[in-house]
Amino acid sequence: MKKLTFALFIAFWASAGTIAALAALDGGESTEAESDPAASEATYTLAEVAEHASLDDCWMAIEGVVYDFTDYVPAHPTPPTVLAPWCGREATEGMRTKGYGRDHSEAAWTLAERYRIGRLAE
Ligand code: HEM
Repeated sequence: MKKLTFALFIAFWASAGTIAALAALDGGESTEAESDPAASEATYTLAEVAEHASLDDCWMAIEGVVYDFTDYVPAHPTPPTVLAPWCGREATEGMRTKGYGRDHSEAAWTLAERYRIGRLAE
């Protein structure tokens, strides 16, 4: 009887230990992802951004964030030639001035977030 009690004792703690270890592993992963989403975001150099410098493949770096605006280009409310010079470049000036000294609206900045693909490498 003592042997059985001892075996049950070991079995209980072995499974409790396994469950605790699995919970710790699980929790570890999700808190990392939730507390620091930037850690998993891609980074690109300006040289990489520069490889996408045409209207049918148009990336821009704006205030440290990299965007792929290829799908947005045809929807922009100007002829595409207005965007063309900024594809493949650091385009903060274009976004902040529209080429004539006026910042884009809040709505435009919010829209841009949809096209975010990563951050500019430091
Ligand atoms: C970086 C180069 C860009 C330049 C030079 C530029 C320039 C312009 C110009 C000239 C206008 C029309 C005139 C006006 O509304 O004041 C305009 C309007 C607009 N653009 Fe751009 N644009 C650029 C990038 C973008 C991007 C990346 C987005 C969004 C993804 C965007 C969204 C809009 C929107 C929504 C409008 C309507 C007016 C507003 O909300 O401010 N533009 N842009």
